Amino acid sequence: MQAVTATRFFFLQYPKTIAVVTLTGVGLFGLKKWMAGGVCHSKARLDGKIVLITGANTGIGKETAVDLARRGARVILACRDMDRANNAAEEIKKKSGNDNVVVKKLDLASLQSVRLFAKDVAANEARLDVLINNAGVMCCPQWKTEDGFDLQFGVNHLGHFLLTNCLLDLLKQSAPSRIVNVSSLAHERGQINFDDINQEINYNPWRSYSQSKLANVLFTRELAKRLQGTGVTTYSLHPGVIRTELGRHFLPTIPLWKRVLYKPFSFFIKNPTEGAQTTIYCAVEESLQNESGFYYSDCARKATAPQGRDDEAAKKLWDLSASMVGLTPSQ
Ligand SMILES: NC(=O)c1ccc[n+]([C@@H]2O[C@H](COP(=O)([O-])OP(=O)(O)OC[C@H]3O[C@@H](n4cnc5c(N)ncnc54)[C@H](O)[C@@H]3O)[C@@H](O)[C@H]2O)c1
Repeated sequence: MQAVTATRFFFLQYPKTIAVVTLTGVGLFGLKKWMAGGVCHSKARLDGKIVLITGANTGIGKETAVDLARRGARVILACRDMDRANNAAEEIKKKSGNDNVVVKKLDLASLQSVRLFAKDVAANEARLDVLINNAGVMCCPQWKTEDGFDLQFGVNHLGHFLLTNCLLDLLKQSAPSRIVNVSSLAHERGQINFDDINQEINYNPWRSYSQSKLANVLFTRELAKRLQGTGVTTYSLHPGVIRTELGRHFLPTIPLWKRVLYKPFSFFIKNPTEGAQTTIYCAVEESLQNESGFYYSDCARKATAPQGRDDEAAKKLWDLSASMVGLTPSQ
């Protein structure tokens, strides 16, 4: 009784304060919801289908795996760190109620590892319905892959380029099937530096990341052309800005005062479940079945930056990538 009286007194005494606090709260949550972007509403089931996700032990990849496992798919987690991947597989099984989740070793920074992995999948899996090229590294120091390529270009683009090419026969046999390449809005700042593809001169971690993400967009476009009539369709996407481990190389370089200053804004950053929505949309949405080669964000088709629509660059990148990974350019 006393509490009711006190509340009534408070409301009568400070009506403006209460109105301002309520409106601010509603506004902030509305803004957060809007920033969270689209949601994949498709109810498509994937029983009997096989999905392969690279870098699925953390972040967007793990949340994508949970969703696709819930839809009934056999989910292959293609990961570098087997301990973390096995733990992730247990978590995905528990959350999805689907035990058909398996882990296979893949290091995209090694062409040999990619070839061995693809050989294993092609030999032991009956089909492949969705390939999700999700793994990525952002803004690392000037590191190289096992084969001497710029690490960001090597992992984010070349490793996935080789993996996809090695799995194309299986994807074609399983058609209609899909290839989903997780790119980024960062592609808008990207240029393919054909004269210095490995960023040997004046290395800049952001330039290298943006180049690799533009490569994802151009690869998707060129692949769609080459796969016309096969029933295999391709998609690239920006997942949003999401709280994951992707910033592990970049965040420590930001001064502490800036990190403290930006902290309140992290409220508006997507969580990994929200960040996985556009990937899931590209993987399962029925209405996309006849679209191929396009770019998506917030569960809707979006225009890429002009350099993402450069067909000549896409073809040139394909030929260069093929020669770097040891495929013939026409392959
Ligand atoms: N987080 C964001 O805000 C954001 C924004 C735009 C695009 N993306 C893209 O989303 C994708 C997923 O990133 P995330 O945010 O979930 O980050 P994350 O760091 O949580 O996940 C990346 C995954 O890639 C794996 N990986 C890295 N190098 C690998 C290698 N050599 N071989 C095999 N796997 C390797 C990691 O182990 C990890 O599982 C990336 O392609 C990233 O570029 C993320």
